[in-house]
Amino acid sequence: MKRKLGIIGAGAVGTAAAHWAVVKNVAEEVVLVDIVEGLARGKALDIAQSAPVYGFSNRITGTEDWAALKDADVVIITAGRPRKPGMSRDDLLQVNLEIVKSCVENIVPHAPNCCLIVVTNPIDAMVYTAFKVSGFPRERVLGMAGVLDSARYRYFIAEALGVSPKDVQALVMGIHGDHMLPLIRLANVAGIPIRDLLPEEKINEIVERTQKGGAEIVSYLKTGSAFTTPGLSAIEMAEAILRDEKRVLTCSVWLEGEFGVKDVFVGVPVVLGARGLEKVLEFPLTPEEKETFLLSVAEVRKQIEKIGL
Ligand SMILES: NC(=O)c1ccc[n+]([C@@H]2O[C@H](COP(=O)([O-])OP(=O)(O)OC[C@H]3O[C@@H](n4cnc5c(N)ncnc54)[C@H](O)[C@@H]3O)[C@@H](O)[C@H]2O)c1
Ligand SMILES: O=C(O)C[C@H](O)C(=O)O
Repeated sequence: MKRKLGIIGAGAVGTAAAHWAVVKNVAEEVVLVDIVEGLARGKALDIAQSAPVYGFSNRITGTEDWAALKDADVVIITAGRPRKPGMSRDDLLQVNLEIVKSCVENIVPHAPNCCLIVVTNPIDAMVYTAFKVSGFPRERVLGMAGVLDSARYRYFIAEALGVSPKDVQALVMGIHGDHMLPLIRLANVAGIPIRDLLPEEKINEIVERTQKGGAEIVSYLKTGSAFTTPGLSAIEMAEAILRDEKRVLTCSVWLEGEFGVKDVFVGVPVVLGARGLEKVLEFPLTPEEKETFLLSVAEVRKQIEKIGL
């Protein structure tokens, strides 16, 4: 099967995603698109020239021509402004709304059957925009944030315990914002609950650091936000779809009653396969978890109201 991946935005996240895509061999063809003349071509050429050194044979090209996305199986949208210190992700809503709208309008005629993975912030509102503008079914419109937030949570737990991050399993649900829900009850190290391994105080510190994980990096970078793990996280989702892996990953999806919530995009664990969203993995939340999850949902609803689509 020919597997074609489109990546929109040849900035920090889009370039990282393109790099991970060829290194992980998730697609036979990767097309990077940006509106800035020459930018995607230059970035793609640079990545392509690493092929003989690293040893891959996938095709990667960059262009300003949307037609190059013809029949792409998956398209990742990273186009849009990143935040700077002192800004919230919400501050990007108006400017990125127009960008995401125009990207989706340009993608759909060329790749009408693709799965869209939206990365642009504020993510839960931007994936809603892509859903409305594309008219695609909910199975083919997904937002990336949970993979990144869960990776941060797992990394901080591993760091606190001095164990390999590979052995830490944990998930973060909800909005990609301050009210995200890093689940403490289900976080474990090789099956051992973290509550049996770490004091409550340390766990609370890790939870808070995870919730503010994006801002911590913005405060160091000054002119932009995280890109390496965000790029990889988007590729993890694309790979699950392109290879029909049935991975269980937390993604922002349109809920239709799952977790007692409907008509909103928010992060929940789902099964990702060839059809995109194949199933929402619903499980009972404790009353406290539910309370935070509903706060998340309320925050996303506020963002969606501002969009007016
Ligand atoms: N969901 C997440 O977890 C997550 C993580 C990291 C970054 N982000 C978001 O991803 C977005 C991109 O971040 P970045 O650091 O790559 O920014 P960046 O400024 O480095 O790159 C953005 C790119 O988008 C391009 N672009 C703008 N309008 C476009 C259009 N209409 N069509 C095609 N390309 C267009 C720009 O030319 C630029 O190259 C930001 O909104 C950021 O907040 C989200
Ligand atoms: O924090 C940001 O603005 C970028 C991204 O959402 C992140 O969490 O790294």
